[in-house]
Amino acid sequence: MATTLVPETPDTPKTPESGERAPVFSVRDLWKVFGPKAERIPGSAEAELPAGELRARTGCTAAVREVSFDVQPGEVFVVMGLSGSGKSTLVRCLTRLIEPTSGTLKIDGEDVLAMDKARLRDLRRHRAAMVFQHFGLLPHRSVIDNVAYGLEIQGMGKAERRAKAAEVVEKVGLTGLERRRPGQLSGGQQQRVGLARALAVDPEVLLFDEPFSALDPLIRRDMQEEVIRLHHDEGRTMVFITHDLSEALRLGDRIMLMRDGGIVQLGTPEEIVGSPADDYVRDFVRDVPREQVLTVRRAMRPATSDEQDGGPALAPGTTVADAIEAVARTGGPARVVDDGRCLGVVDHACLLSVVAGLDGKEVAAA
Ligand SMILES: Nc1ncnc2c1ncn2[C@@H]1O[C@H](COP(=O)(O)OP(=O)(O)OP(=O)(O)O)[C@@H](O)[C@H]1O
Repeated sequence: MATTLVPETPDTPKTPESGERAPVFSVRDLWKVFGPKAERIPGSAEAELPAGELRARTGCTAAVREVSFDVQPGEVFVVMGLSGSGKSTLVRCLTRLIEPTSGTLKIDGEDVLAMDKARLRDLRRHRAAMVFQHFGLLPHRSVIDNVAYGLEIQGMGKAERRAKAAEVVEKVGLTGLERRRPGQLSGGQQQRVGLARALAVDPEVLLFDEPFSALDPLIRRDMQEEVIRLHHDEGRTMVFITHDLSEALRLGDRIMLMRDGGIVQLGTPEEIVGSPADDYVRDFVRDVPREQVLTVRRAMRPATSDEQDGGPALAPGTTVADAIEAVARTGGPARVVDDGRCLGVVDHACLLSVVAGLDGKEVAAA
């Protein structure tokens, strides 16, 4: 099959103001409403109704409600929320597998909603590859041919695509299984094939829709490690849907928490756990071991002049759990040092207050 020729997108698009790379995805006021005359819902008074009432009055479901965010190059952007909160709909809107009802949507500054069919096909085949929960593998094809499938669709010749697929098979730890069919693999191995198939087309961004939720916990952990390793090695941008908070905290550079189609909070794991936006988020993160997510940057207090130069030094990104170990070992405060500069110190009291969920002011007042 021949590929469609399309204009090349520059590797490093620039924003005019800053000279920095533009966001990979830039989403503004995006709505997806399912149901009759869906386009009249966004911005209307009915849009404010609770989901049940909206459905009863109009027959419509607002799966995504006025959502705005950017995905930055090289970040792992996690979309988290309970079942039905709109995660899958939102991520499918990014490549128009589901057509948004209103709003704006750009990839590398290019208007996705203005793309014609050929350009959209190019977006899905080359630029944004999706990894699904149900691996979507072709049962009668071998591992290597499943991995090469996306390249075949792109029109790449057999020898070339097999060579490329073999490289990726090795990268995801499937060497030796190339000739097997999907039915002869474990769930974890099948998901590796799904991941390899997405990676083979060398996409700018990988979109994961709950890829590991069907896997048992140990294999799931393995696959999470694999994603972290791939991300470290290649710095590829990833959008990752999950309803599992520990998975979100482990993988995400930033987490967007959704409820009823809207964003409840968007921030780093430390921001979400340390400064929940409302009671809903507070409840969501209640059982998270705070010391494993929060860092000394949050726990530290100003150093006195005697403390500036002595004691162990910790990087600002050190978790409170690791700092507790350092402080327990020496018995005294540890310094938080960035680029040779002492930003503050952590001692028993400030580390404990973070674990207890009290911030510095409350401790000082007590
Ligand atoms: N094709 C559709 N027609 C009507 N309603 C839909 C359709 N697809 C999804 N919905 C509704 O939109 C809302 C969001 O669904 P979505 O699948 O995006 O949620 P989710 O957070 O991904 O859930 P899960 O974790 O269970 O996959 C739900 O209320 C769902 O019933």
